[in-house]
Amino acid sequence: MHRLLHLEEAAGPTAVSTGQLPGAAAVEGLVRAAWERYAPVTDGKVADYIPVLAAARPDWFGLCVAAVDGTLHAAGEADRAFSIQSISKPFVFALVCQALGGGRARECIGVNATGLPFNSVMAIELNRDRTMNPMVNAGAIATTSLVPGRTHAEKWRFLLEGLSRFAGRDLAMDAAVYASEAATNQRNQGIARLLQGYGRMYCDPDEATDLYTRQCAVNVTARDLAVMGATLADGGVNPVTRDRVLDADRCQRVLAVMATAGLYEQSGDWLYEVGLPGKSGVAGGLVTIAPGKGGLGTFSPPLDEAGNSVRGQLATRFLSEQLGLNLFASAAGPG
Ligand SMILES: NC(=O)CC[C@H](N)C(=O)O
Repeated sequence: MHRLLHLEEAAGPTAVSTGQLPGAAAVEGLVRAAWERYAPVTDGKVADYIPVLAAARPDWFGLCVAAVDGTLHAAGEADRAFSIQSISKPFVFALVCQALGGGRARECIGVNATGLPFNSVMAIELNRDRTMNPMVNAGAIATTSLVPGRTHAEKWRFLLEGLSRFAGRDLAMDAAVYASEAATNQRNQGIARLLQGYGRMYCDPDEATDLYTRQCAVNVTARDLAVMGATLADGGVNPVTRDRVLDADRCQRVLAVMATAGLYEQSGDWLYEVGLPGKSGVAGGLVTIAPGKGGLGTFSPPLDEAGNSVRGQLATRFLSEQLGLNLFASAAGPG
């Protein structure tokens, strides 16, 4: 299988992970360099299984790095709105862990990798946990079924307010994306029913699928993703608003499930090359967390076969190397 991250040579010497990001001018220059380096890439294919997503332009490309001190560095179309899609998964898992406790969330969902595509039914059949991991559809729909609230409206408010606190601004759902996916998400409806049959669905399966489809249709920008990622990097405190969205001990669990399955069946390749927890979405977004340092948000719609943004992965790998973010690089020692 074509492995995206092997497409080109590594960008250069890997900087060694240190306590913080380099100075603002250096980060600014590297974010611009990443944009210039990967803007000409034309590999990948825009998602079309959700019909409205097919209208995205392949040349859209935006990047943003948010440091834990709240400094932001952006390049290209960092303010273009797109639907968050699967990048909602870690943040909704975080909100559910905050409401129920990480232990209970783990019991109800599971935290192991499936090694299979994000919407795999085989993964449910083959594994005793069924739901497996909150980063794939089965685990994500089960996670959404745990959202507290007496009514659908209360649950939706919990989701939208929680995602907005991570971003530090009021987010809104894209009604056209929601309608397009709601009309074509029979597979996710099936997954929710299958989980119900296995006792791994914690509210009505149609309600859970509808709420999940709504959370995936929330609009964000690359800049929002960087701030949301920086909130996880900062132990649960949004570095721009200083709002504590999540307790630090829950934050570390969210990063663990992202590292395990954030890029689906290519999570191993990703961790091997980039060395950071990340999460992709089919609209072309990608969020990556450098714990204690900051968040990276990228947007570029063309995807590889696993549904991960091609330019997003390349630009993030470049920045991980150049900024010395790889969590495992410190094992090599300085110099
Ligand atoms: N990988 C993704 O971003 C998938 C999200 C999409 N809403 C789905 O469930 O199919």
